[in-house]
Amino acid sequence: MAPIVSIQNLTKSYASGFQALKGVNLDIEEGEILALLGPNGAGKTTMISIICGIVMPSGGRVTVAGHDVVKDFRRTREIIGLVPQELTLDAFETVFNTVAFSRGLHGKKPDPVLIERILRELSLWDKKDSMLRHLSGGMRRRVLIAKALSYEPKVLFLDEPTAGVDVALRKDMWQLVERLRASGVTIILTTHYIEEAEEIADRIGVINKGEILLVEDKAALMQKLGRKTLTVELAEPVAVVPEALARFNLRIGSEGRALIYDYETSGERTGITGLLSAIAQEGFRLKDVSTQQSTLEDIFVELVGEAK
Ligand SMILES: Nc1ncnc2c1ncn2[C@@H]1O[C@H](COP(=O)(O)OP(=O)(O)OP(=O)(O)O)[C@@H](O)[C@H]1O
Repeated sequence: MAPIVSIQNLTKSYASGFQALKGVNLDIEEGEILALLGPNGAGKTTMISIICGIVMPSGGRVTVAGHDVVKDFRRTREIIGLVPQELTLDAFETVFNTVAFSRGLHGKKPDPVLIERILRELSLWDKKDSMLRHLSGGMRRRVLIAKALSYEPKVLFLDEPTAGVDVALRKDMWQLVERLRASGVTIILTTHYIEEAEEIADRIGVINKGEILLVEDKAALMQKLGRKTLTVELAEPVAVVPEALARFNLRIGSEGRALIYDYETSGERTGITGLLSAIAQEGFRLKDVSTQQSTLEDIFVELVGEAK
């Protein structure tokens, strides 16, 4: 199946001369949830803004459902929904009108039943007649989401949807994402919360300094880059790793009271059995043994660190 979003060799240099995107290639499949992780300034918002037709690319091409986002921007805008980071809302309009108007702006026929459903889902129904300027920051964020959903986009971009929101909104948001996914909507979200990506995404892309470092199936990524460490706590401290254990590349931790062994979870053989028997042969007395699995956060920090 052709990807719903296809990004080919996308570059962006701002007027200042700053190159925010340096040749990004990425295909997004219909119905998937893709989380884009990257440090501040990596180029996430720039990329999303180009796909959504808000920022002009300097080079390369993006298609959405086969339509070019520059040449056919009217078509692609009908397909795409965007929940932006910043709040740009008309302070003197009511919640209901703002959301209903957003649907009209995208060329869709009025559908008050749908608008009611969206507002109820986002706990905004009792605020439907309130003016936006009377809403709290969290409520306004809910309105931004309702606006994007009002015209039933096939592809939804969420730019840091849960940055600075409370627990209730975060919960509602993920429920909504699940519901949208079930109805076949493709969702691309950027986040700084790695555990969030770990929880809900099908694939994870890592972007840094305008380049995609990798895009992987989440499970495969964890499997491929996931490492484990085995910590062997010793009854008496050691100063150096004995020669007989050199092949395990051990580190010494806890001021000599622990031997630390790193191993790949994807490897066929972990080497643990050999290590433990070699340690026993050296006559060490053990206090405890424990293992730690690297998290997506460790993987991310390592990747971004390597690219510096
Ligand atoms: N209009 C602009 N003119 C010049 N530089 C810009 C402009 N917009 C963004 N940049 C720069 O481009 C880089 C990428 O910004 P972008 O907002 O895409 O990053 P981001 O990954 O979304 O970051 P964050 O996580 O902080 O939102 C940054 O260094 C930013 O300063």
